[in-house]
Amino acid sequence: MCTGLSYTTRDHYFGRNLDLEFSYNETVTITPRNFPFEFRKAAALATHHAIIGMATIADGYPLYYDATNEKGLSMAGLNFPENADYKPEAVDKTNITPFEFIPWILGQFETVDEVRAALLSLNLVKIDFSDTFPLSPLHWIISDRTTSITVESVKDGLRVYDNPVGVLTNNPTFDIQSFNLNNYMHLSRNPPETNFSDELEFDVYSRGMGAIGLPGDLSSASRFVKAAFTKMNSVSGDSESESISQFLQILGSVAQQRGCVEVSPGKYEITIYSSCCNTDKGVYYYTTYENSQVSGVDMHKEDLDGNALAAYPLVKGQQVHMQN
Ligand SMILES: C[C@H](CCC(=O)NCCS(=O)(=O)O)[C@H]1CC[C@H]2[C@@H]3CC[C@@H]4C[C@H](O)CC[C@]4(C)[C@H]3C[C@H](O)[C@]12C
Repeated sequence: MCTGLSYTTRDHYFGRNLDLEFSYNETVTITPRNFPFEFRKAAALATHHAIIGMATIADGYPLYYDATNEKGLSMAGLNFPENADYKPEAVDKTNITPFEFIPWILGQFETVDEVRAALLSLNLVKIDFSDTFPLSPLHWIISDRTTSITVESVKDGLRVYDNPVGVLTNNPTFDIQSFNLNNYMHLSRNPPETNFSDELEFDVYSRGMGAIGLPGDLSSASRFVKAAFTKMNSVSGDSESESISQFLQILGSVAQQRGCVEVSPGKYEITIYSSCCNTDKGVYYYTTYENSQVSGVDMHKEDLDGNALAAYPLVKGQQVHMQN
């Protein structure tokens, strides 16, 4: 399971938790403007916006999980099993495979409004990257600094939802995830006031009681509510340090600790990495399960007019700052 997040202070920040029981050797990958992007069923992009994000590089191709382009548009793919339904090629549409979706969108567009227009004629075509990397069932959050949408290719077709929360987790479909928030409208950051009964006496015996009932389990429906509540009530300063700290704290509220979710005997899902990209500055920050120190890669320190990918292996293992 995973959680994606968009958050704006002075700058805009976008990132996600990747929750899984293994890793695909992902690296922080920068695609410069002249890396030739070829598509299985659509015209190639010889030049395009530069992109930074987390990717597995396979046969020289960046398979992005989440990324941001130099214009500040961002996108992340999250697991969507049973619901994702990719289509045969459609002659009257632009046919993009799910693994090409992030490069195709981030390569060309600057705003969510431009993306919405492009999605009208888009078909997510069912073509595997390779035998080693068959298609995964995904849905996507796409954000600029003011707006987020969720894109789901389901049996009925391509669905595009407004996402005013700026959060995405996994199943069920986004309409149901959003509707489910109604069940939590009584939650508050403030102490509760009771409507329970005039005949009983109630005591606000602890701070935080206004949000009793906020789910704390790791299911995707519960993480959606938890992350939404945490984000919508979030208060932070707007410096870079305060912003990325707060962003990672929000993701931390739905992080997975090894042992709490067994996916097969002896295999446990963990938050492999948490990312936070400053989309205005093109700096991709991340922590890993065992490295709580924030590492960063700045796309503007690379030759963005080049044609070769740059890949930074994740710094894993705790970096302890000894003080004596
Ligand atoms: C598994 C991950 C979601 C994490 C998650 O939700 N785990 C719960 C599993 S469970 O539902 O609880 O069992 C997702 C998120 C992004 C994905 C990559 C996207 C690029 C590329 C697309 C290609 O088409 C296939 C290979 C590819 C490298 C993808 C592999 C994998 O699919 C990634 C890592």
